[in-house]
Order: sequence, then structure tokens, then C-alpha cells
Amino acid sequence: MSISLVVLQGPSASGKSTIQSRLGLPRIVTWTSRAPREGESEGVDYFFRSRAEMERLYEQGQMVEMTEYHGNLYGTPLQLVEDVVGGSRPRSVILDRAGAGKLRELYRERTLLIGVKSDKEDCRRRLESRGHDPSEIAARLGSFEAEVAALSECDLILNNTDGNLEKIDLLADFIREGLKTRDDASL
Ligand SMILES: Nc1nc2c(ncn2[C@@H]2O[C@H](COP(=O)(O)OP(=O)(O)O)[C@@H](O)[C@H]2O)c(=O)[nH]1
Ligand SMILES: Nc1ncnc2c1ncn2[C@@H]1O[C@H](COP(=O)(O)OP(=O)(O)O)[C@@H](O)[C@H]1O
Repeated sequence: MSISLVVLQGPSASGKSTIQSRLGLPRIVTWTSRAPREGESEGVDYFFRSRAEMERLYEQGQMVEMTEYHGNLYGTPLQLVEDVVGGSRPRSVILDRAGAGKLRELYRERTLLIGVKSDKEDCRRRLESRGHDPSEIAARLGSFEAEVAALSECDLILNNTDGNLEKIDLLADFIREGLKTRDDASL
């Protein structure tokens, strides 16, 4: 059975978004109740929805998974995932360890779980240069050890410590090549 879902998980600022864009697969855009940051837009970074709407969808069984992170909800609507699993083109999605675990449980054969790891001090420096305030940095790094421990569940762990991006690009090429869609394979 071919892979439909490439899930990236790992600590905050380990480089999940960077690697996701280098993989070059279309993305599943998830929902959040947090406000858009400057430069973010609807349907590109997230679908920015109200907490009430997300809770309602969850109660109706329309969310594959939903977690709360720094006081905001993050969740994956079932329909988005079902469309991808039923289609022929793989997509990537960034989730925390709970969300990644849930997708793996539901779609084991169709999921490639990629863990992204960096040194804690690299993550701290990246968060500082992204301009987060100290309390937010502390909160994000507070789950660093738990996110790293959860990487043992992944199929592949990429060590994205500063200086390693070139090697990761090579691996991204291999992964993309290996994920050739059923459409391409039948050409
Ligand atoms: N479980 C789950 N986690 C998500 C989802 N979307 C994003 N996340 C996680 O939520 C975390 C926080 O996201 P965000 O506030 O955008 O921070 P940033 O990605 O670290 O800039 C991310 O690191 C993701 O791991 C989702 O739909 N479900
Ligand atoms: N290997 C690397 N070396 C140096 N900086 C990196 C590397 N990977 C990512 N970054 C930078 O670190 C920051 C966090 O990366 P990002 O991909 O947004 O992390 P995440 O999605 O895991 O929160 C970004 O500013 C990004 O440009």
C-alpha cells in the first residue's frame, strides 16, 4: 500500500516547517483557534477558526484529533485526511506528538512518520531570533524532552541541528522520489 500522509513531528523550532517546504509535497492545512500572526494567512498557514466551532466539530466526531497548546486548540478535520487517504497524491502535515500518534493509529499503512530533532540550544536560539518573548520560549521548550522522547515512534528521524540542512536536502530528494504517486507510476 502506498504512503498518503507524511507526518512531521518534533520540538518547537526543530525545523518541521523548513523541512516540510523542502520536501515540496502539498500540505494539509490544519485548523487552529489561535489568532494569525503577522504575515500568516487563512488557508495557507492554518484555517483560523473559533474555539466554539472547533469544539463543535470535535463533539460531532468530525475531527481526527484535537489538542490544546499554549491555550489554543489545534485540530485536523476528518474530511481533510479522508480526502488525502482516498486520493493518489501524498500530502504532508505538521502535528504534535499526540496528533501524529493518532494519525499513525488510524492510518498506519498509509503514514510515513518523520521526526525532526535539533539540539535544545539550537531550538532556543531559533525561537529567540523568531522574536518570541521569554515566557513563550520557556513554554515551548518545556515540552522539548517529551517531544524528543516521542520521536522513538517515528519511521525516520532527521537531525536538523544547525549546519545539517544540506544532508537533509539529500534525504528529502530520496523521500520525494520514493513517494512517487500511483498516477506517476502508471505513466
Ligand atoms: N495535534 C495537532 N497539533 C498541531 C496541529 N497543527 C499544528 N500542531 C502543532 O502545534 C504546534 C504549535 O503550532 P504554532 O502555534 O503554529 O507554532 P509553531 O509551528 O511552533 O510556530 C506546532 O508545533 C505543531 O506541532 C494539529 O492540527 N493537530
Ligand atoms: N538546520 C537549520 N539551521 C539553521 N536554522 C534553521 C535550520 N532549520 C531551521 N532553521 C530556522 O529555525 C527556525 C525554526 O524553524 P521552523 O522550520 O519554523 O521550525 P518548526 O516548524 O519546527 O517550529 C526558522 O527560522 C528556520 O529558518
